[in-house]
Amino acid sequence: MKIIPVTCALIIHQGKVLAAQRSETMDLPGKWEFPGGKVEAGENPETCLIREIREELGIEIEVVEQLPVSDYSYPTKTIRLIPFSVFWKSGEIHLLEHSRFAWLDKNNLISMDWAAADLPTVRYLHDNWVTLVIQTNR
Ligand SMILES: Nc1nc2c([nH]c(=O)n2[C@H]2C[C@H](O)[C@@H](COP(=O)(O)OP(=O)(O)OP(=O)(O)O)O2)c(=O)[nH]1
Repeated sequence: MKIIPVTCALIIHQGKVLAAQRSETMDLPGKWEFPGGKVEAGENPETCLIREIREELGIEIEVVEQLPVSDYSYPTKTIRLIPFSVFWKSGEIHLLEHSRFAWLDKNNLISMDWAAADLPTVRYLHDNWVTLVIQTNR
């Protein structure tokens, strides 16, 4: 099966990370995820992420670092999740596609109903919390 590359942003701000809930009109309705989206043909993953975050949240970000990639097979598709830690540069958050968002600290990270593909990234974030918070603090 074809693997679909999907970028996602760990937007870390004031010691918390932004999670967004997929709306009823999206795939995986109601699941929580890190905002982002599919990499278009010929597109660089970082360019994709900056574009997706503008389209979904209306803010400008700066990519800090790529984090470990993981593959996950849903019944009908396999995605390759490419996470990045990012810094929120400017703009106010407006939800243009998702139904809700939440700022999570290390303790409430694990309790969310995450999209299954995100669990390795959630674990990585949990285990490297202090480093990632310091790295994105400007
Ligand atoms: N953006 C994002 N998608 C995720 C995550 N975890 C996860 O399983 N996915 C899945 C949901 C979707 O099936 C796919 C990404 O598609 P999407 O619908 O968000 O991206 P898109 O806007 O580029 O897609 P499209 O509507 O244009 O087809 O990856 C995640 O953390 N972030």
